[in-house]
Amino acid sequence: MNRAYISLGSNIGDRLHYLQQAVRLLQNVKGIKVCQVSSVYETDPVGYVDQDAFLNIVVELETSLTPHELLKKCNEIEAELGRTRDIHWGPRTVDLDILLYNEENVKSENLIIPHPRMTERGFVLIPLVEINANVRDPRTNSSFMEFADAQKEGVRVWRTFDGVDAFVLI
Ligand SMILES: Nc1ncnc2c1ncn2[C@@H]1O[C@H](COP(=O)(O)OP(=O)(O)OP(=O)(O)O)[C@@H](O)[C@H]1O
Ligand SMILES: Nc1nc2c(c(=O)[nH]1)N=C(CO)CN2
Repeated sequence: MNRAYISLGSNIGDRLHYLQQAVRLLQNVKGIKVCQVSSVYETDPVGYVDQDAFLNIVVELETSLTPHELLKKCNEIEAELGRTRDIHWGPRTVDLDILLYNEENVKSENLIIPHPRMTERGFVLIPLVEINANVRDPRTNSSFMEFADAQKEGVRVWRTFDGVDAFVLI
């Protein structure tokens, strides 16, 4: 089994509902078990700033899928939940980014793991270290906790995540 971390974000419509639906769809994929879900954070938009605040979470998965199979499932879930690609870093119903896959470095045309921008993003780091305070960057072996402390601005706990009733936490 492989361990992966995925970041989810939404800033259009019923943001919490989109995150809950996305977690439910992940959980329904054969070969994926959702082990942990972070609290829900409300976060100021990063990159393209003229847009509404996001809700962000990070989930921990156990999976038998390869990194590329996992990316395909993430893209399918985004499409199913109405994601369109209009503005770079712009508004979206739901976005799923693969942050980490075991301690592997993946570099292909359409997939880079660890996610190249994750150490600059409070909306990724704060929920990630909430669910695993020991997780390390395989590129440098430094703890993500070190980066998270510097990236707290604009990231607020919004509520706990209790939207998925049907899965078993391990
Ligand atoms: N680790 C990764 N997780 C998800 N997608 C990735 C990853 N690495 C590369 N990609 C590629 O990036 C594309 C996603 O681009 P997208 O438009 O969602 O970027 P974005 O979410 O707006 O920006 P960012 O990549 O900065 O989060 C995917 O189709 C995928 O091929
Ligand atoms: N706060 C916040 N800002 C973003 C987000 C996001 O999920 N949350 N996603 C982006 C593209 O991946 C760009 N900017």
